[in-house]
Amino acid sequence: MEMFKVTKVCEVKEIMDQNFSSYDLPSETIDILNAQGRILSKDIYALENVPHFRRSTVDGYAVVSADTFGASETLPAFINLIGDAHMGEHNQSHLCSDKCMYVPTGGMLPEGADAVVMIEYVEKFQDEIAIHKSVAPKENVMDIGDDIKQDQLLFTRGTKIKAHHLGVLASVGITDVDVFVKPKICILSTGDELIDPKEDLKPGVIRDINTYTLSGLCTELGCDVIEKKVVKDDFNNLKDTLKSFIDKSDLVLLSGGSSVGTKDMTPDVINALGSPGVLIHGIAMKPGKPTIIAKINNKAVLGLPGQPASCIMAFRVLGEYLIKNLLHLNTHEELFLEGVCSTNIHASPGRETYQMVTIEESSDGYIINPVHGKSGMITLISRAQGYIKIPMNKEGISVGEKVKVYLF
Ligand SMILES: Nc1nc2c(c(=O)[nH]1)N[C@H]1C(S)=C(S)[C@@H](COP(=O)(O)OP(=O)(O)OC[C@H]3O[C@@H](n4cnc5c(N)ncnc54)[C@H](O)[C@@H]3O)O[C@H]1N2
Ligand code: MOO
Repeated sequence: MEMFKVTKVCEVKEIMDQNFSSYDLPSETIDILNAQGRILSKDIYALENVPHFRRSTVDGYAVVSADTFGASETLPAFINLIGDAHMGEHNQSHLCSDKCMYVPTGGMLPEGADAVVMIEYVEKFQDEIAIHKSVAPKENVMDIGDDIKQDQLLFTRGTKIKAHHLGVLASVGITDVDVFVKPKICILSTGDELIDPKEDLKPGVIRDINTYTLSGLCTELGCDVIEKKVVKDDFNNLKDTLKSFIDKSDLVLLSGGSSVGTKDMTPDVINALGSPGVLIHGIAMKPGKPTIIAKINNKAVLGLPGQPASCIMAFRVLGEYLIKNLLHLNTHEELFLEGVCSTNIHASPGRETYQMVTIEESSDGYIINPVHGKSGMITLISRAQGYIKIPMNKEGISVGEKVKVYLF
């Protein structure tokens, strides 16, 4: 029987880069209110300054700062009050030395003022105020363009839009953005034993898990799952479904039939559909060793292991990377936290090991506990809060060792 020649995870990523990073996803223009989680397809520049007039950052009195120098509790500076600034109104007043104006937080400073004294340090009389604390030039003032400068590059192509990005765009009056169209994904799971979760159970069959978890993972990444299907282990049936899925989507996820069993025909089905076909079959990772990376008609096909936990982990490590490539995402950031292992953890030599863990908070920091179970158990993942990566040249992790936990 043919055994796998495995490729290192870092080499697999390089091969994916070479084959799929120039994949051409179309772009569309959408309202920013619908843009959260989408990926920018063009750089965005500021069209104006923020703020575009000088604003006070406190409730207080706009002054010429030099007038306040030396002011103290015992020796206040007395300054004439010329009036109030109002929110939302163009302040057309002009201040000169020994004059001040009341300005609320965010209000427009009069010309000539260069600082604001907080109301707490002021005693107000009829037409003048006594200032008990000096202010430095620019104190409590937000200058024109302090937040954002006109023509400044705000976000680059490939940025994933989060809530704070929406705020920046709104602040400069940009209400439409160009984003990549969500990648269309088809999900195919193969196995004679698989039934739909709605069907009745009988001995020998199991409910399909993987098309559900994969749909969820793709949706979380901002993809559009346009179809999912379970098919029997029949060469022609599998080939026809795979072909129609490749034709209508940007990426096909396939699970099952990737190992070396008599009915594991996924690699042959892929190769029957065109060249180059299977690029990689067998990856130095655990779980996920039988994973397949393929290319047909310029489209990516990712063949994931059938075991539910392996399927999720292989997707997280390779599927996510591939989708981020298709989307031209400019970061491959992964959220992690650091903690200390509560026990020894064994690894599989020659394979990068992904160990599921739970995280416990303690007064000394986070304690990391391994979650044990078989790759066929979906709860191996659902009981875990994240995973640690053990490099292929390391035999394991020792109790007390510091580790990075990548969060689910
Ligand atoms: N002789 C060997 N046997 C196996 C090897 C090996 O190297 N030599 N590798 C093992 C590893 S590692 C994995 S992982 C699995 C991968 O198997 P396949 O990708 O070929 O998947 P299947 O055989 O089709 O299924 C495996 C397992 O998963 C269940 N399954 C499949 N699809 C689903 C689904 N949609 N929902 C829930 N469960 C699913 C299936 O019933 C099987 O129990 O191979 C090992 N064997
Ligand atoms: O490598 Mo498998 O994917 O052990 O479960």
